[in-house]
Amino acid sequence: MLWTEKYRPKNFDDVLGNIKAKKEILEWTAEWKNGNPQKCLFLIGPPGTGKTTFAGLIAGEFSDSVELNASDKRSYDAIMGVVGEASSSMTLFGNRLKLIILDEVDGLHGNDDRGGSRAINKILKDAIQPIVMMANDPYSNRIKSFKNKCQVINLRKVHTNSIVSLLKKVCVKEGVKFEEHVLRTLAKRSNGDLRSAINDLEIMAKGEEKITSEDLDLVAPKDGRSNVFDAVRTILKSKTPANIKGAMRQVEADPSLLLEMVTENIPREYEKKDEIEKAYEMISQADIYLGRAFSTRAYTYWKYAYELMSVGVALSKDETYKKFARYTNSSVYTILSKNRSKRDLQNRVAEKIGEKLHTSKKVAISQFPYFEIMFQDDDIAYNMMTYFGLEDDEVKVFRSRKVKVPKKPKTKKKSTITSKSVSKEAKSEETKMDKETLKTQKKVKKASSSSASKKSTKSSKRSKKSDEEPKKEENNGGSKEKQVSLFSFK
Ligand SMILES: Nc1ncnc2c1ncn2[C@@H]1O[C@H](COP(=O)(O)OP(=O)(O)OP(=O)(O)O)[C@@H](O)[C@H]1O
Repeated sequence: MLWTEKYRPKNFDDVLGNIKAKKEILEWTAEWKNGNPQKCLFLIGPPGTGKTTFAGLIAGEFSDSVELNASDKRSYDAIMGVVGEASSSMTLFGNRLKLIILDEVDGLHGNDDRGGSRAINKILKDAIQPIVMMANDPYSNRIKSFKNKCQVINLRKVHTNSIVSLLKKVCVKEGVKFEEHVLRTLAKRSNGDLRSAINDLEIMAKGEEKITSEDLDLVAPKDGRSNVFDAVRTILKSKTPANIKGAMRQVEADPSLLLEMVTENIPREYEKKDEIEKAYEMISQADIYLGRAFSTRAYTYWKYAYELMSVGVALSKDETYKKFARYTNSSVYTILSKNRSKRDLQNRVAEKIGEKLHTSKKVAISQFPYFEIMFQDDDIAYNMMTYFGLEDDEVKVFRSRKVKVPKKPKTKKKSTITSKSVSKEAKSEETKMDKETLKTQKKVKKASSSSASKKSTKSSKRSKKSDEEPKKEENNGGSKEKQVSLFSFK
């Protein structure tokens, strides 16, 4: 068994740090157990701070639990299938409470999780069972719609001293000797992530009686290495070149990304105009050297670029600011990734349309302008959405508005065609036709009588005959028409 599992807290007292959060969680659990339903408990915090641990301990307080993890498929149907029913119904026997656990809800994405957010929102609305959700990123757009339906608990990184004391306890239990400063270095490097601290300790202690500072090389410096934000923060917060160079050694990001991120965040940290100006001067110099490195492949230029974008920018400020500044990702990279997700969406829609219309994706995409026009009409849009099996967000390819579900037509008396109504209608039609026939007969008679006075009786007879023939035809034609109209009406 991994040490992280072996030393996972077995009760609430064992959980380190986050004292206020622990108290709120205990109160929430007690309320449910006393028969007072509560909003969903939403635990948000960085990895390894105890979200899963808390969820497990809460589950122990209820008679049953259902869990859905990031590794499970979390489409609308999958979520509704696994937790939809469980969350909105009571057990037949004794109304026992069943805890629903939804992990990493900020990680819902892609085809496999299509409709996942919609399902969670529905569950949060209808649930009568306790729910605990977890997420790492408090700023994720994916969790925005959940937050106001939940009791949000922010878990903070665990303090270095608490981590050191836990690592000591583990060493004692595992019979491993240690030097305190080594454990402290491990704890600091973990940056509040207890899982990574315990994992590192396990790697270092494998087959050893004692862990020393030499063993520290066995474990790579933690996330600081890949976390560009940490490097950017050090550059903008510090004025000590040694610290900044240390942070730069740990970061493994592409220099262009680092340059973009420093550029983006300078005005979020620096307050004076002239220091912002100096910092951007350094950035433009760094950019020139970076460009040269790429174009000439003389990568020694990178060194200059790195120095300018880190120490150069750091020393541009007059003083260090003690404030909380929310740093942002590079907008250029964000736009690029947004475009990529837009393209992915278009391809998905084209695939669905192509499948139904038996065309390639390319042909389907070429038809998009026509679809855009057709999708302007609510009813057509709804029908097409159903026919092609498009999700709400996929419709955005053709229109920005949501497609309204058409209202059912008001239940008028069904226009069933009874034999009574048909005969009534037919009668009125017949009388109309009869009147018209009479009129034409009268006209014909008039015409024939006038012609009789002018022509001879023989010729008048002939003419009468020839006049009467079309009249008969007219009559037949009229009744035929009547039959057709009746038939089509039926
Ligand atoms: N507050 C804590 N007190 C004691 N041990 C902890 C605490 N937080 C984490 N741990 C240790 O770290 C391990 C991982 O913690 P846990 O799975 O709860 O983290 P998490 O916040 O859910 O992380 P992730 O978001 O990556 O799933 C646990 O098995 C436990 O050993």
